[in-house]
Amino acid sequence: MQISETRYAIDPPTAKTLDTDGLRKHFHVDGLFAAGEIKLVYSHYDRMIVGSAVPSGKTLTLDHDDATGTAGFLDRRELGILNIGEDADISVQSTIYRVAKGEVLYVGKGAGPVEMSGHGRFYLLSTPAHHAYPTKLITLKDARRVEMGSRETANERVIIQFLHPEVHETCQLLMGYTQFSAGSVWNTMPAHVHDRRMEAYLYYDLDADQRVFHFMGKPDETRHIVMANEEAVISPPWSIHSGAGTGSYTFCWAMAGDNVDFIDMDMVPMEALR
Ligand SMILES: O=C(O)C(=O)C[C@H](O)C(=O)CO
Ligand SMILES: [Zn+2]
Repeated sequence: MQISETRYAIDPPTAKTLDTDGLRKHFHVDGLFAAGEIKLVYSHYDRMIVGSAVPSGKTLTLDHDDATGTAGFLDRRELGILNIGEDADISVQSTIYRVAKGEVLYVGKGAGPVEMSGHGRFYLLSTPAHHAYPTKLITLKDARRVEMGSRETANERVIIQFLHPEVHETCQLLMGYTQFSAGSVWNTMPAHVHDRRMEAYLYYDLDADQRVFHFMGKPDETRHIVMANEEAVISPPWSIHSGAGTGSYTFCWAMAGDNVDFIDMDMVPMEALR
């Protein structure tokens, strides 16, 4: 079964008026990774689709969704798939890719149906595309690693970039994940915004009884959303996107918009945060 849901773009003055339920309704994505299902959430921020597929030993095919208005899902889109479960197979254009936990399969525009099988837990990210870049399995060895932060500020981490111009060219999808050194719990602090690109986070590998406090909003009007394991959050282009965990976790970040320049960000000075 494939379930689609649409999230409209909310402007900063409206976001400021939202209570906990309102913030969660617009930005928080739960219910992903249901066994035997493909789930898709269509965001109007840069038309990014955030979703999941859990074949549970069977095969799930991503081929069409009414939300895109095209016959085939990938007719005018590209797709990044991160496996956060067991090693599993994905078949595209008669090629079977064995995707291990922590690897990313990029599927280019026009590649046709995507068949996912086995016991993988696939996190799906898709954005509109103008060019057919090749489908490619990107392993940890191929990915680019950027070390950030320090133990003293509880944010020592490595940003592992999979869909990045220096690793594999895409139309607009930038994607990877961030892992922490033991004891470090803060991501993306000091905070930043990038009005040219929206971003989505998936928090995972978080114990069931732990939470990440995810911060969003304009820097001078911040709000928080409490995140459990395998939940995603949509970050509008005008919003900070930072979090602190009560336990250890990993998070997948993905961006889309006007450029694919990872380091193009406007840093927010601590004194500007409210
Ligand atoms: O740990 C971090 O810091 C990040 O991973 C930051 C995100 O990748 C990001 O916000 C990129 O714009
Ligand atoms: Zn960012």
